[in-house]
Amino acid sequence: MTLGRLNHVGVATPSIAKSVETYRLLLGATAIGEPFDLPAQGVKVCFIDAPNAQIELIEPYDESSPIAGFLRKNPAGGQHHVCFEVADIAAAVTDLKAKGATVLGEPRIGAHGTPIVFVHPKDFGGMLVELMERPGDTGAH
Ligand SMILES: CC[C@H](C(=O)O)C(=O)SCCNC(=O)CCNC(=O)[C@H](O)C(C)(C)COP(=O)(O)OP(=O)(O)OC[C@H]1O[C@@H](n2cnc3c(N)ncnc32)[C@H](O)[C@@H]1OP(=O)(O)O
Ligand SMILES: [Co+2]
Repeated sequence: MTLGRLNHVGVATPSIAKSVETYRLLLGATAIGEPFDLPAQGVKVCFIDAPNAQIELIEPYDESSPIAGFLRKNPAGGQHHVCFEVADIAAAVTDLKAKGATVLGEPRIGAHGTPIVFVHPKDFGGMLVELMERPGDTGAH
Protein backbone atom coordinates (compact mmCIF):
# COMPACT_ATOMS: atom_id res chain seq x y z
CA MET A 1 0.00 0.00 0.00
CA THR A 2 1.04 3.64 -0.37
CA LEU A 3 0.56 6.13 2.43
CA GLY A 4 -1.73 8.88 1.22
CA ARG A 5 -2.69 12.30 2.49
CA LEU A 6 -3.51 12.96 6.13
CA ASN A 7 -7.28 13.37 5.84
CA HIS A 8 -8.26 14.18 9.43
CA VAL A 9 -7.32 14.08 13.08
CA GLY A 10 -10.06 12.50 15.17
CA VAL A 11 -10.67 14.38 18.42
CA ALA A 12 -12.94 12.83 21.05
CA THR A 13 -15.07 15.25 23.01
CA PRO A 14 -17.87 15.11 25.56
CA SER A 15 -19.49 18.06 23.76
CA ILE A 16 -19.12 18.90 20.08
CA ALA A 17 -20.86 22.22 20.73
CA LYS A 18 -18.31 23.26 23.36
CA SER A 19 -15.38 22.05 21.24
CA VAL A 20 -16.63 24.01 18.23
CA GLU A 21 -16.71 27.17 20.33
CA THR A 22 -13.16 26.51 21.52
CA TYR A 23 -11.84 26.08 17.97
CA ARG A 24 -13.77 29.13 16.85
CA LEU A 25 -12.63 31.30 19.77
CA LEU A 26 -9.03 30.17 20.23
CA LEU A 27 -8.06 29.25 16.68
CA GLY A 28 -10.40 31.42 14.65
CA ALA A 29 -11.97 28.41 12.95
CA THR A 30 -14.60 29.49 10.43
CA ALA A 31 -15.20 26.46 8.16
CA ILE A 32 -17.29 24.45 10.60
CA GLY A 33 -19.62 21.78 9.29
CA GLU A 34 -23.06 20.88 10.61
CA PRO A 35 -22.85 18.05 13.18
CA PHE A 36 -24.35 14.77 12.04
CA ASP A 37 -24.98 11.32 13.52
CA LEU A 38 -23.36 8.08 12.44
CA PRO A 39 -25.32 5.58 14.59
CA ALA A 40 -23.69 2.60 12.86
CA GLN A 41 -20.33 3.84 14.10
CA GLY A 42 -21.68 5.02 17.46
CA VAL A 43 -20.66 8.63 16.97
CA LYS A 44 -21.89 12.16 16.42
CA VAL A 45 -19.48 13.93 14.06
CA CYS A 46 -18.57 17.52 13.23
CA PHE A 47 -15.81 18.49 10.79
CA ILE A 48 -13.73 21.63 11.17
CA ASP A 49 -11.79 22.42 8.00
CA ALA A 50 -8.17 23.55 8.12
CA PRO A 51 -6.42 24.48 4.87
CA ASN A 52 -4.77 21.06 4.51
CA ALA A 53 -6.80 18.62 6.62
CA GLN A 54 -9.78 18.42 8.94
CA ILE A 55 -10.41 18.11 12.63
CA GLU A 56 -13.04 15.43 13.14
CA LEU A 57 -14.83 16.13 16.42
CA ILE A 58 -16.46 12.91 17.64
CA GLU A 59 -18.93 12.59 20.50
CA PRO A 60 -20.51 9.33 21.73
CA TYR A 61 -23.79 8.53 19.98
CA ASP A 62 -24.68 6.24 22.89
CA GLU A 63 -23.08 4.41 25.80
CA SER A 64 -21.88 1.57 23.56
CA SER A 65 -19.84 4.00 21.48
CA PRO A 66 -16.07 3.45 21.35
CA ILE A 67 -15.86 7.15 22.19
CA ALA A 68 -17.82 6.60 25.42
CA GLY A 69 -15.13 4.11 26.43
CA PHE A 70 -12.38 6.55 25.51
CA LEU A 71 -14.05 9.35 27.52
CA ARG A 72 -14.34 7.14 30.58
CA LYS A 73 -10.54 7.02 30.52
CA ASN A 74 -10.07 10.57 29.23
CA PRO A 75 -13.05 12.60 30.53
CA ALA A 76 -12.00 15.83 28.81
CA GLY A 77 -11.52 14.02 25.50
CA GLY A 78 -8.47 14.55 23.32
CA GLN A 79 -6.72 13.23 20.27
CA HIS A 80 -8.34 9.93 19.37
CA HIS A 81 -6.97 8.87 15.96
CA VAL A 82 -5.38 10.03 12.76
CA CYS A 83 -6.79 9.15 9.34
CA PHE A 84 -4.76 8.64 6.20
CA GLU A 85 -6.15 8.25 2.70
CA VAL A 86 -5.44 5.16 0.60
CA ALA A 87 -6.38 4.38 -3.01
CA ASP A 88 -7.71 0.89 -2.34
CA ILE A 89 -8.86 -0.05 1.17
CA ALA A 90 -9.14 -3.78 0.39
CA ALA A 91 -5.55 -3.89 -0.88
CA ALA A 92 -4.41 -1.92 2.17
CA VAL A 93 -6.11 -4.38 4.54
CA THR A 94 -4.55 -7.36 2.77
CA ASP A 95 -1.12 -5.72 2.87
CA LEU A 96 -1.37 -4.77 6.56
CA LYS A 97 -2.56 -8.22 7.61
CA ALA A 98 0.27 -9.80 5.60
CA LYS A 99 2.67 -7.61 7.59
CA GLY A 100 1.17 -8.78 10.88
CA ALA A 101 -0.80 -5.65 11.78
CA THR A 102 -4.09 -5.96 13.66
CA VAL A 103 -6.80 -4.60 11.39
CA LEU A 104 -9.97 -3.97 13.40
CA GLY A 105 -12.99 -5.55 11.73
CA GLU A 106 -13.93 -5.15 8.09
CA PRO A 107 -14.02 -1.96 6.03
CA ARG A 108 -17.27 -0.03 6.53
CA ILE A 109 -18.58 3.31 5.37
CA GLY A 110 -17.20 6.21 7.36
CA ALA A 111 -18.03 9.87 7.84
CA HIS A 112 -16.93 10.84 4.32
CA GLY A 113 -19.12 8.18 2.72
CA THR A 114 -16.19 6.01 1.66
CA PRO A 115 -14.88 2.75 3.12
CA ILE A 116 -12.73 3.05 6.26
CA VAL A 117 -10.93 0.67 8.55
CA PHE A 118 -8.92 1.01 11.77
CA VAL A 119 -5.58 -0.51 12.79
CA HIS A 120 -4.94 -1.27 16.46
CA PRO A 121 -2.95 1.33 18.46
CA LYS A 122 -0.45 -1.34 19.52
CA ASP A 123 0.83 -1.46 15.92
CA PHE A 124 1.64 2.26 15.95
CA GLY A 125 3.18 2.83 19.35
CA GLY A 126 -0.11 3.79 20.96
CA MET A 127 -1.75 5.72 18.13
CA LEU A 128 -5.05 4.56 16.65
CA VAL A 129 -4.81 4.78 12.85
CA GLU A 130 -7.75 5.00 10.49
CA LEU A 131 -7.46 4.42 6.76
CA MET A 132 -10.05 5.76 4.38
CA GLU A 133 -10.47 5.16 0.69
CA ARG A 134 -9.95 8.44 -1.11
CA PRO A 135 -13.22 10.00 -2.29
CA GLY A 136 -13.39 9.35 -6.01
CA ASP A 137 -11.26 6.20 -5.75
CA THR A 138 -14.08 3.98 -4.46
CA GLY A 139 -14.80 1.33 -7.03
CA ALA A 140 -11.41 1.88 -8.62
CA HIS A 141 -10.55 -1.73 -7.78
C1 LIG B 1 -16.22 5.98 11.57
C2 LIG B 1 -16.62 7.36 11.65
C3 LIG B 1 -15.46 8.30 11.82
C4 LIG B 1 -14.71 8.40 10.49
O1 LIG B 1 -13.61 8.98 10.50
O2 LIG B 1 -15.27 7.98 9.46
C5 LIG B 1 -14.54 7.86 12.93
O3 LIG B 1 -13.33 7.94 12.88
S1 LIG B 1 -15.32 7.23 14.33
C6 LIG B 1 -14.03 6.80 15.50
C7 LIG B 1 -14.62 5.86 16.53
N1 LIG B 1 -14.46 4.47 16.10
C8 LIG B 1 -13.40 3.76 16.50
O4 LIG B 1 -12.56 4.20 17.26
C9 LIG B 1 -13.33 2.34 15.98
C10 LIG B 1 -11.96 1.75 16.25
N2 LIG B 1 -11.71 1.65 17.68
C11 LIG B 1 -11.71 0.42 18.32
O5 LIG B 1 -11.88 -0.63 17.70
C12 LIG B 1 -11.47 0.41 19.81
O6 LIG B 1 -11.79 1.67 20.35
C13 LIG B 1 -9.99 0.07 20.19
C14 LIG B 1 -9.64 -1.33 19.67
C15 LIG B 1 -9.02 1.09 19.65
C16 LIG B 1 -9.89 0.06 21.70
O7 LIG B 1 -10.80 -0.89 22.14
P1 LIG B 1 -11.45 -0.77 23.61
O8 LIG B 1 -11.79 0.63 23.85
O9 LIG B 1 -12.51 -1.77 23.76
O10 LIG B 1 -10.28 -1.30 24.49
P2 LIG B 1 -9.55 -0.59 25.68
O11 LIG B 1 -10.20 0.66 26.13
O12 LIG B 1 -9.33 -1.65 26.69
O13 LIG B 1 -8.17 -0.19 25.00
C17 LIG B 1 -7.24 -1.21 24.63
C18 LIG B 1 -5.91 -0.52 24.54
O14 LIG B 1 -5.97 0.44 23.49
C19 LIG B 1 -5.75 1.74 24.01
N3 LIG B 1 -6.62 2.64 23.28
C20 LIG B 1 -7.97 2.64 23.24
N4 LIG B 1 -8.42 3.62 22.43
C21 LIG B 1 -7.30 4.26 21.97
C22 LIG B 1 -7.07 5.37 21.11
N5 LIG B 1 -8.11 6.03 20.55
N6 LIG B 1 -5.81 5.75 20.85
C23 LIG B 1 -4.76 5.09 21.42
N7 LIG B 1 -4.89 4.01 22.25
C24 LIG B 1 -6.15 3.63 22.51
C25 LIG B 1 -6.09 1.68 25.48
O15 LIG B 1 -5.41 2.68 26.18
C26 LIG B 1 -5.60 0.29 25.80
O16 LIG B 1 -4.20 0.34 25.90
P3 LIG B 1 -3.46 -0.55 27.04
O17 LIG B 1 -2.02 -0.22 26.88
O18 LIG B 1 -3.82 -1.99 26.75
O19 LIG B 1 -4.06 -0.05 28.34
CO1 LIG C 1 -12.11 9.30 11.76
